[in-house]
Amino acid sequence: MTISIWRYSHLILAVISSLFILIASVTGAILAFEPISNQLQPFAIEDGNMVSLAEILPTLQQNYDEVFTVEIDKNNFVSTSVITKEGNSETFYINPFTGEKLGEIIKKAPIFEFATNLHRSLFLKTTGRILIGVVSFLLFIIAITGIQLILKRQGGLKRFFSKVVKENFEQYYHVVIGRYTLIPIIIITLTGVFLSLEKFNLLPDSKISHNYPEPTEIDNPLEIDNFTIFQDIKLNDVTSVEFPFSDDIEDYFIIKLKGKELLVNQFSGEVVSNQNTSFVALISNWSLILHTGQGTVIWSIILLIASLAILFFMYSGFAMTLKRRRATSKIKNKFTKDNAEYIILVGSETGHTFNAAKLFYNALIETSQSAYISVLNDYSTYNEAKQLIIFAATYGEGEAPNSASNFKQLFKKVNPQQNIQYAVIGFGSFMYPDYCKYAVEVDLLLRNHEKFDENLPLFKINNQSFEEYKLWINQWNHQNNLDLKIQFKRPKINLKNLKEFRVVNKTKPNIDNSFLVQLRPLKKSKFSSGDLLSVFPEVDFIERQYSIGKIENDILLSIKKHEFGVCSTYFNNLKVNSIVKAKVKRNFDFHFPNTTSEVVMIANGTGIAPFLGMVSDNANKIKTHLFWGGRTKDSLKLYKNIIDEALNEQKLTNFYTAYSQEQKDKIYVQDLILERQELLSQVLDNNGIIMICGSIAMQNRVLEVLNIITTRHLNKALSEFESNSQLKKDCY
Ligand SMILES: Cc1cc2nc3c(=O)[nH]c(=O)nc-3n(C[C@H](O)[C@H](O)[C@H](O)COP(=O)(O)O)c2cc1C
Repeated sequence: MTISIWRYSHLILAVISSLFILIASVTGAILAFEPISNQLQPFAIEDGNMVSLAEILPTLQQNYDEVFTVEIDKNNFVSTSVITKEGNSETFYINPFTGEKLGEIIKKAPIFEFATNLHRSLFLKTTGRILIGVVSFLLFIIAITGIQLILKRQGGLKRFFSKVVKENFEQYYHVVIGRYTLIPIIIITLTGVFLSLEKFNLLPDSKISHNYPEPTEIDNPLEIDNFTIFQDIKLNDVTSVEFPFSDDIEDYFIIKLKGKELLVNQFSGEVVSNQNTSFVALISNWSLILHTGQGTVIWSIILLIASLAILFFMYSGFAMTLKRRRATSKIKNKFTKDNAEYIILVGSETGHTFNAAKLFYNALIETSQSAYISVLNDYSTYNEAKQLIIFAATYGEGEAPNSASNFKQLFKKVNPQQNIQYAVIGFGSFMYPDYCKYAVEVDLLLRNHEKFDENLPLFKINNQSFEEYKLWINQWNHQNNLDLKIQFKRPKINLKNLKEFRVVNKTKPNIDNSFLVQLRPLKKSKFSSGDLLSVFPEVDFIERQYSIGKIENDILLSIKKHEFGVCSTYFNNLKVNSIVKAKVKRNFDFHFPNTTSEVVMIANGTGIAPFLGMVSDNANKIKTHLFWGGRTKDSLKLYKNIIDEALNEQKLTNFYTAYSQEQKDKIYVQDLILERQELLSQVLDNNGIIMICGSIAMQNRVLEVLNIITTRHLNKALSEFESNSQLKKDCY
């Protein structure tokens, strides 16, 4: 079944039952406190459940005029119904050792009374009970479809608990919290359904019927403390004891145990009937415990968390749907499909790809081009089209996203009237084994069609990377002699939150135009190598981020100066003692793994900066190999001192370099890795970590090579190591 069917069933059921689920989970959360507050009452006596019936029953008979029942509840509180010596009929908690009264039976607090009625029947009696039963069942189905969605999203059961790609707050926590709470929610809903069925007598009868033997007169009656059966039974196993109604031989002690019921002759102590509790009654008892949390504080807390989680799912689920709707809502096209030159078709499931395509559409319109945007499912003929640009995400296990589900069939049917140039841009994630598979398939369809000519080769974008998208826009501009400017909303920043740093050192740009800047925080500031320094240049206040290398307590940045680069020019113009305002963003996913056996670091160009900090700080001397790609030997001079020092102090084990311009055949960092494939596979096999920092293009090449290595040597796709958090990336 495709992912959208699961998503729609999940959503529709949630919408239908939302109000009732809201009531049930709010009252459920309140009711979870009842067993907790009961457990806090002082009526459980230590080791009281080890008292035998032969001890407690005679004690009670001595203390009171008449005893009717003894009950042991789920909290292990022992209560009795008696007529006191003063002639009053009373029920109260007792000390099982002495039979003394401990206190009155706990009365349900009005808040719990109210919440119980609302929870069980919405104050609508039978109708309400039926509604709640049905909603409980719907919530059960929602939880099952939710599990199915997580399985699809994560790529199977094995990866159920592996890292979740964070698209936004609501999506991330919907999945993360869902993974831990769906099992308790399934238990709550199933037991809820069971209790409803029981209430409406829809289950097989679970009452026990005893075979009463013919009574025979007993010549020498025994005292009850001498009954062997009473000596053997401890309160721990007992639910209740009913005393004989009268002195008649036909009236027996009725002893309800966990799992069976006994009739005991009141004069001889003989067990005259012994019947097991029915399976339905057992399930019913467990359902009550699991649904209400009676008698266990830990389970009550789990129920409370699950009820609160349901409330969060309602909020985050609807927020996600709204965001998705907003992103995929169709644009009001300025041109029709038949009078536009640029046709943009989108395959998107959750809207990110649509957003990227809209920016491209807006940029075309800005530059007075005639453009038309729609979804791949609307594919048709286009009278004036010169170019078709397809933005395609991949879903499920390498499948088409929702808005492209019919594209392949349509593509077979529609006959384009003229030759059209095409470019496909795939949106996907390295977390999935079938990276951008749907875009690859679409690209192949177009390539094999005589009416379509390639304008740009297929371009893949990992995790909606904005930097990669900008790279593609540049390529597209170059190829088509246009200068589209993608307009991003200016982020709202509070400049007051920025911290001040003093420039303590700055090198001149080297032959590659790269330079180092060393910054010292004016006030105490917490950061580690691999964190990011966010800078907001005054020209546009758009955030730029640099990977931090921490050397002693300073920040080391390696920056490449670009001719028109706003931020790199700003940094290059800084003098020693200038003040820089910026913000440190913690990037815990890219910190040096201090507890691992071996680390491989891969970088090109200025991506080496965080690794310089990490190797200088490698106090435990964890085996560390650094692969670095630069243009020439001269490029290395900038970093050489730090590298040599780390090698001398054995904080860096090996340093491998690849220079692209030193020899006739270009050598890149991915070539070095392929040469050392045994080392790489052995590090991964021994649970070591690979870290990559540098350009996206380098990252993509390196990941391809790593995938070849893991498949060849370890028989596993690279994605398995990525979901195992053995691959850390910070590329731009
Ligand atoms: C359930 C699920 C399954 C996915 N499957 C794949 C996949 O097989 N291959 C891939 O490259 N990306 C996969 N992705 C990643 C998406 O393609 C990627 O996040 C994309 O940017 C989402 O674009 P959209 O918001 O327009 O749908 C998957 C994402 C999710 C949530």
